[in-house]
Amino acid sequence: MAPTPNVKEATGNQSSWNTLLPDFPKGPLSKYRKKASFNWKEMAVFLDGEDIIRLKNRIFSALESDPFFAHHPGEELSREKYQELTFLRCKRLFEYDFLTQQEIIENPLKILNMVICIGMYDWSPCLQFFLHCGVFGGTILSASKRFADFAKKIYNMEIFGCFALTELSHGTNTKGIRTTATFDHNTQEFIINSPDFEAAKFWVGNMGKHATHAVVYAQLYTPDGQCQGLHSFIVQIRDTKTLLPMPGVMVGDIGKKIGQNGLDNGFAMFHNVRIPKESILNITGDVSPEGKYSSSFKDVKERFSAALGSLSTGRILITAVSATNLKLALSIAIRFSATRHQFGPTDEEEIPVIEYQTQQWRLLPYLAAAYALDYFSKSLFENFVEFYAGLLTKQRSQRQADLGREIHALSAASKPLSSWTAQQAAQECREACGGHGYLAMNRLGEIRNDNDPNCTYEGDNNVLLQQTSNYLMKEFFLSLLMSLKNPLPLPQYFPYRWVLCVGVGWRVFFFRYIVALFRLAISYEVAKCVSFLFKQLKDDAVALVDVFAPPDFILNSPIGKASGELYKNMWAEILQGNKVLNRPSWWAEFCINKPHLVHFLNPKKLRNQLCCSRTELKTASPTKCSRRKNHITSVEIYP
Ligand SMILES: CCCCCCC/C=C/C(=O)SCCNC(=O)CCNC(=O)[C@H](O)C(C)(C)COP(=O)(O)OP(=O)(O)OC[C@H]1O[C@@H](n2cnc3c(N)ncnc32)[C@H](O)[C@@H]1OP(=O)(O)O
Ligand SMILES: Cc1cc2nc3c(=O)[nH]c(=O)nc-3n(C[C@H](O)[C@H](O)[C@H](O)COP(=O)(O)OP(=O)(O)OC[C@H]3O[C@@H](n4cnc5c(N)ncnc54)[C@H](O)[C@@H]3O)c2cc1C
Repeated sequence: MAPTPNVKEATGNQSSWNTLLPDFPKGPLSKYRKKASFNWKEMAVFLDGEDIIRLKNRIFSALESDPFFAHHPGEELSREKYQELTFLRCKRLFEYDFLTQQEIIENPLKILNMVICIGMYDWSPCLQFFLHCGVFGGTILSASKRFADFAKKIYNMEIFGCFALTELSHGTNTKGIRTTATFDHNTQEFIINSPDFEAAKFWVGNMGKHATHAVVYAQLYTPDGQCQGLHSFIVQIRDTKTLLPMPGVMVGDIGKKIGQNGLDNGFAMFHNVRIPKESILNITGDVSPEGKYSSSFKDVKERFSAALGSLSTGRILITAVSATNLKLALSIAIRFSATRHQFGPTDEEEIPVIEYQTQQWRLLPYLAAAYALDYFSKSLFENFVEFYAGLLTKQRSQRQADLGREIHALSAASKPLSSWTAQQAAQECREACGGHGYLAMNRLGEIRNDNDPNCTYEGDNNVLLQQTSNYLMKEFFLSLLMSLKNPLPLPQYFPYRWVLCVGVGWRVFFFRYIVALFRLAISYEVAKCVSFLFKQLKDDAVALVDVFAPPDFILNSPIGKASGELYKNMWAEILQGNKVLNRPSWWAEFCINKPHLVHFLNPKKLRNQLCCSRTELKTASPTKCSRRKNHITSVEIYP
């Protein structure tokens, strides 16, 4: 867990804060900013430190001053155009080169903050960049020194990568992956093959249009016909000079998604594609020139676990990515709620909707969750950095193994918690902004749609949670065995529900669950305390959001702007819309070419018919009545 910094040391002085974090414009939000019980700048510096804030400022101002990142209000980009613009923006990110290797080594949290800053602008270029450098590049470079020469090609975009594990018919169940890699010892090559279209690699980010290389997961077969399990290989899928598919590769784009449409998710089928023997990412095992398989992992399960180890990286990042979406949605909804006046003690005096308890109950718990998840995701990332350093230095200690399993268990729970919380919060924030929350320009729909796949990719949330409960069960029984051997108090820290699933044999725990239910009975008192708490917190809400809200350009939501000029900001954006005041181009279809009416609905006649039919219906037989009713529908009401 990240050490808690000393406040004074961590926050410097007032003048340094003001240079780093300029004041917000005066306006309707000033009232709440004055009520805050703390200094938002001091909090921001305490949480992030001056170094990270400088990095954030550098990234935000670079994007804001770059025409490639200009917003086009009211313009509807086609998916093809959005994909092109996303790629050009991704290329610019390489040219900016925001972080040096030295900076990353000194403070690895800078990588996480860079991903977050770019993602706050738009997740499509951010994910495209990270999938190539982080997921594709990270998997290859952590495999073995054999691929060191790939580093230059990855970071200067000589090649562009993707990570292809999922297939059309299998995603969560990685053991069900059916792409094969058969070793041909005569030619010292692996033959990559998709047995049928259901085994096509699918959903792969960057594969749809741009990727030239893929990390492909396949079942490895040695010449003796033995399947050695899931292994990963580097496969070139497109020509780096023409972007045309390589021989034996069929590759394409899977089509429009609910969100993240700047990203090109693709599919690929391999028809006996031959790759050099050295293309295997020999993380878990390798094949000798004679075709003999060897692995440093004796246990098949351990080998499988190591093969999937890189997935924890994505899950830890998605924990932070989802927390970022939570912060974006709250920045908009809290600022809106502090400036939107509806009803009040008198007709003349309306009050901000944040003053209503219901609005507080809907938003403030998520504001608390945003701080909790932000802190947790950063401390989990720091634990992961320690584990990853061990991976790079080929650590084989028990601590390294335990750390890997624990990070898997933690990330398999933190990704579901964070992504589901953000998804629910995005919807709540959309509704908390009323109709204006449903206007696309205010971005809550985009935030909700772009956060949505965080609940699915890198492992479906529901299934991943089973991984965590498996881990807890194993640890529980291990610690139980320990406690039976040397009588220590039973672990008190397991959530009841997980222990319950062990079965009725553990009646003592079941009883304690009943006690927990009695606790519900006292929750009413707690609810009253919470309402009192919210009454305090609502005056800090705007300042708490000021701590993590990005600049207006990045937030890109008129109702979420720092000025709080809700209506002016919206009106200005609406009037910038494309042809917003023009009559429709098809006006003649309305004014001149009237529809040629075959039937005319005469409301008076209809009323008479219906009234009379209603009387008849009361007396008529069922068959006559239905015929009568149908008759009316088809003939009576038209002349
Ligand atoms: C900036 C953000 C970037 C986001 C990028 C988004 C782009 C998206 C990319 C993708 O989606 S890539 C594809 C992702 N796909 C998955 O994540 C697949 C999910 N499925 C799995 O991970 C596994 O199939 C499973 C469900 C975890 C395993 O299921 P199964 O029941 O078959 O095996 P088990 O017996 O449970 O596990 C065996 C053994 O292995 C251990 N283990 C499993 N996964 C990991 C891991 N990632 N790290 C470490 N260890 C792992 C597991 O704990 C078992 O070990 P023991 O408990 O028996 O010791
Ligand atoms: C936007 C996006 C980008 C992606 N990018 C990539 C990428 O770059 N590379 C890549 O390889 N993949 C990628 N994926 C694929 C992603 O990894 C898979 O979608 C994910 O692993 C879930 O697998 P699935 O879609 O096959 O769902 P399934 O596993 O088929 O799950 C479907 C449903 O069945 C349920 N279910 C499945 N198994 C169980 C079980 N044992 N117990 C209870 N319920 C179960 C799940 O909870 C879920 O509700 C991406 C997906 C998306 C949406």
